[in-house]
Amino acid sequence: MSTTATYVYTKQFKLENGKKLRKLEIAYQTYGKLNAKKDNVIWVCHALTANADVLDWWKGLFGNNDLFNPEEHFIICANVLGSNYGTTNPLSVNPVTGQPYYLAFPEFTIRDMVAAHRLLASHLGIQDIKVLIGGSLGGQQALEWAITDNKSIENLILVATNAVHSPWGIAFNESQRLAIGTDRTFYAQQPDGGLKGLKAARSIALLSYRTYEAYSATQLESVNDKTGSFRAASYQNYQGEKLCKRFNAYSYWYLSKAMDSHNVGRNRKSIVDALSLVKANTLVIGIENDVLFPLCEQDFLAKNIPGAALQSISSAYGHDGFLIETDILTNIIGTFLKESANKKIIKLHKTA
Ligand SMILES: CC(=O)SCCNC(=O)CCNC(=O)[C@H](O)C(C)(C)COP(=O)(O)OP(=O)(O)OC[C@H]1O[C@@H](n2cnc3c(N)ncnc32)[C@H](O)[C@@H]1OP(=O)(O)O
Ligand SMILES: N[C@@H](CCO)C(=O)O
Repeated sequence: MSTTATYVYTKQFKLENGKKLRKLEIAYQTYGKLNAKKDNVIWVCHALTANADVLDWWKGLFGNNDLFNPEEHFIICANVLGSNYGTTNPLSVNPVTGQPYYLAFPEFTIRDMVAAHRLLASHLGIQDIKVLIGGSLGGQQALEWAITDNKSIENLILVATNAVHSPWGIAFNESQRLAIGTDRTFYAQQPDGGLKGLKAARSIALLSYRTYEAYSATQLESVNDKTGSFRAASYQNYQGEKLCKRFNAYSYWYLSKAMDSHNVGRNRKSIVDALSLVKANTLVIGIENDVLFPLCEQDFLAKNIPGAALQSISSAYGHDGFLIETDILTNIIGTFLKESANKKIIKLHKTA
């Protein structure tokens, strides 16, 4: 059973920076049913350009015959604040002006995304989450959630993510925003504004999501006499255009800024102290040749989240491996959850 719905929060939604959205809509999908004990919730936080349909973009890990299946679990995934798959975003109509926000949309943070999703969880009557999982920007949300609300999450799975967005990651995002900003149509504030810039931004981003090896494996020329029209060039164009068909430059701009804002230590004692607040059984997964979220970042998470386990995987795809290497993820996460369930049984026996 799958449900697609939108939750409308009619009160003002106050952002971390003090600005307010008069109305907030959150598009979400659920799969399966909440069981009688209410202990089968799997909540997925999605990455930069995905959406609430996790059975579509994370198939192999989520699906009828996969580790996270609707037969056994109640799976929930909500579209993040600012994204254009149904949740309030820069192309939404500002109730104050009656016009789309575009660049008048307020900046927001990962914490704001989490606050929105916690409102949805409360609306759905979800008190306990068996597994909270996310990769990349999704992992940043999952981590913030587990720090902010550290009593209701049993297992936390953080994939290819970090505690604070790095100078390197911010530099990539800024380069992408520079590309968008060179497209003058971005400032015309129309639904297709900035699409040429967005195409260039996606092309830049791909260089951080993939690897030298991946390009050599998939884009190598089969002939030696070429001086132009290279496959790799065509691939960059294709990928840029592909994103433009399903996204908009304004959402991309704001979401990348939210990613830059990620810092679990902000207005808290310190990053290390914030990580020490996590109470969930935590599994951190890193990808060995991820150039955007390198292994040292997951190592740091695992060292500072109490009791966290660390696993690294190898993927020719680099960072995007978190979306592609679903067999390996199934194996690692499946084993972790079995161990976690066994520990819970032992603990219950001890306290009985
Ligand atoms: C409503 C929706 O659209 S749902 C989409 C939701 N969004 C997401 O899931 C975001 C997360 N997903 C992703 O980032 C990506 O989809 C990934 C990482 C999982 C996989 O990336 P992909 O782009 O699908 O794979 P890959 O890099 O191998 O590229 C394959 C595509 O490039 C094309 N391609 C490959 N080489 C070339 C080339 N030299 N020139 C032109 N095109 C090329 C292929 O034909 C293929 O096209 P297709 O996507 O139309 O089938
Ligand atoms: N490929 C991912 C971004 C990397 O986290 C996406 O488009 O959402």
